[in-house]
Formats: sequence, structure tokens, C-alpha cells
Amino acid sequence: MIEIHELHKRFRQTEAVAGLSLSVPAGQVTAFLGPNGAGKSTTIKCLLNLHRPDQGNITVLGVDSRQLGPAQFAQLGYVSENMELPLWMTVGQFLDYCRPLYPQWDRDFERQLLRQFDLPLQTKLKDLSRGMRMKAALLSSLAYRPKLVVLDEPFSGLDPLVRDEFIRGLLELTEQEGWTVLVSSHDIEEVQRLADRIAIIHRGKLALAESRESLQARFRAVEVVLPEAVPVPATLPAGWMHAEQAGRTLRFITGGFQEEAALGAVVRQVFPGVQHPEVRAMSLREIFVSLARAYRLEARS
Ligand SMILES: Nc1ncnc2c1ncn2[C@@H]1O[C@H](COP(=O)(O)OP(=O)(O)OP(=O)(O)O)[C@@H](O)[C@H]1O
Repeated sequence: MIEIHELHKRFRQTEAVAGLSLSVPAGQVTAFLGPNGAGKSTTIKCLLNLHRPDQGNITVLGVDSRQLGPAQFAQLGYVSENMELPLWMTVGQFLDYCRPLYPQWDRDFERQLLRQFDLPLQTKLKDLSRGMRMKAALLSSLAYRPKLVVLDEPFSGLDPLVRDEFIRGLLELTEQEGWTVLVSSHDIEEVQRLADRIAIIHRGKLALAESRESLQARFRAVEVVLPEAVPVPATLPAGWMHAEQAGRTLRFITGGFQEEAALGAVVRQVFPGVQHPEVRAMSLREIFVSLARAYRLEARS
């Protein structure tokens, strides 16, 4: 659905995107994660032709992003946290305004979304809470049943309850409609329930892109109790991250886990005499934090 190849975008001194390549497959929800300033919004704006790339190519719905026209925008829903809405309009007026812009606008689906989002038709957008306004924006971008939905930090500023409702609504809809969704965030907790795939951007480059399942399958937190006489070698196996020793206990994270027996064999090779290491699965948030730490350490070295 989206193919980004070697994208570069610079704003004066700032290299916002520095050679990013990413595929967003059809029918899946891809979470686009990265710390503040990593280049998520810039990438999204480039793919929607709101920014012109300095270098690289992007294909969206089979078309070069620089050639996107009404036919593609009619199949594309975009909601961003900074979206400007006509605040003087009521929800009803806003929908009346949007409807004619999209030939395939679905009135029944609009009504379903209105009920689902519990939006008051008579209230002016300026009098809605931030969360309700985001829901109105989302409704206006979904009611024409786009094939591709791009959400740029849609949850920021929403309180936990509204965020939860919003995510639940979106989850139901993406399952029901089989949409392709790209959703950016700097917090994995916000998107982990939604995402089939995780893509992480760091300093304008893609650091990782894979299915949520495979990411969670290959990461483990490991704890080893060392026998008294066994020293900790100066260098540990390459895949062991963030090794920390407290007394005789050594903790580390591995991103290359396959099975406990194989990991146990490597641990015993490094630390002869060690019994079974304690191996624990990690939450996506823990994985994200340990990766972010690793990227930061890498950038410093
Ligand atoms: N229009 C602009 N003019 C100048 N610098 C910009 C502009 N847009 C983005 N930048 C800079 O480019 C870098 C990447 O910004 P971007 O908004 O893409 O990051 P982000 O990952 O979306 O961050 P956040 O999570 O904080 O929204 C930042 O250093 C930002 O200050």
C-alpha cells in the first residue's frame, strides 16, 4: 500500500528524514514508532505530498506520492493531531460540508460512526472536547471507506478513558473493514493493541520493521545467578543487551531468542556451572524501551 524508498528530507540544518525505507503492507495495522523528533510526521507529510522529498521515492496506492490526485485522496483517510478543523461549524454542518467531497461517502456508515463515537450533531466543533474533536476528524476521514488510513499521533492529548474508547472503536473498525492503517506515535502503549506490525524510526532512519508477533517472540529478559568462583568476562556475546550485574545476579536482554535450551547452552558456555537461566517474555513497551536505549548508546559510540 505504501512503499518508501531511501527518503531524505532536510529543513535547513535539521536532517529530519535520512534515508528511510519502509513498506506498509495491505490489510494490516502498522505502528510507526519513534521518539520525539525522530521524523515520523515529516515522513507522513512526504507520503501525503504535503512535503516534497529532497531525495527518494514513495509509492502510495500504486502512485508516486508527488502525483497523488483526487482519485487517490478519495481512498485515503488522514487524521493528524494538528489538523485544522472549521471550528465555527457544528458536527452536522461539518459532515454536510465533507460529504460532497467524496463520491463514495457512505451515509449508513456515517450514522454508524456517529453512534459509535457518540458525537452530538448540533454542537459546534469549537465547543467539543479535544477527544471528541479528534473523533469528528476521524469520522470525516473514515465515512467514505478509504482503503488506506494514515493517523499521525491521533491519541496525544486524549485522556485515558477517551483514548481507550477511541482505540477500541478503531480496532473494531479496522477488523471489520480490513483497512490498511499506518499510525504514528511515540508511545507503544497507545498502539500496541492495534498494531500487527511495528516499525521504529530513529534519527530519520528505519531501525526496525517486523510483525508484533516475531518481535515479541525474539525478545527475552534473562537472569543468571553466577556461582561464586565464576568471573564475568569483559565482553559478553554480541546479542546480549543492557547487561547489569547486582551481586551474583546478572541480568540482560536478548533480541535473538529462539528456544530456552539453545539460550541455556550459550549461557553455560559463557558461565560454566550455571544452572538454568531464568527467561521471561517481555511486553512490547519493555522491548521498545530497551531498543530505544540501545539506539541511543549506538549513536553515542
Ligand atoms: N517545517 C519544519 N521546519 C523546520 N524543522 C522541522 C519542520 N518539521 C519538522 N522539523 C524538524 O524535523 C525533525 C523531525 O520532526 P518530526 O515532526 O518529523 O518528528 P516526529 O517524529 O513526528 O516527532 P514528534 O513525536 O515530536 O511529533 C525535528 O527535529 C523537527 O524539529
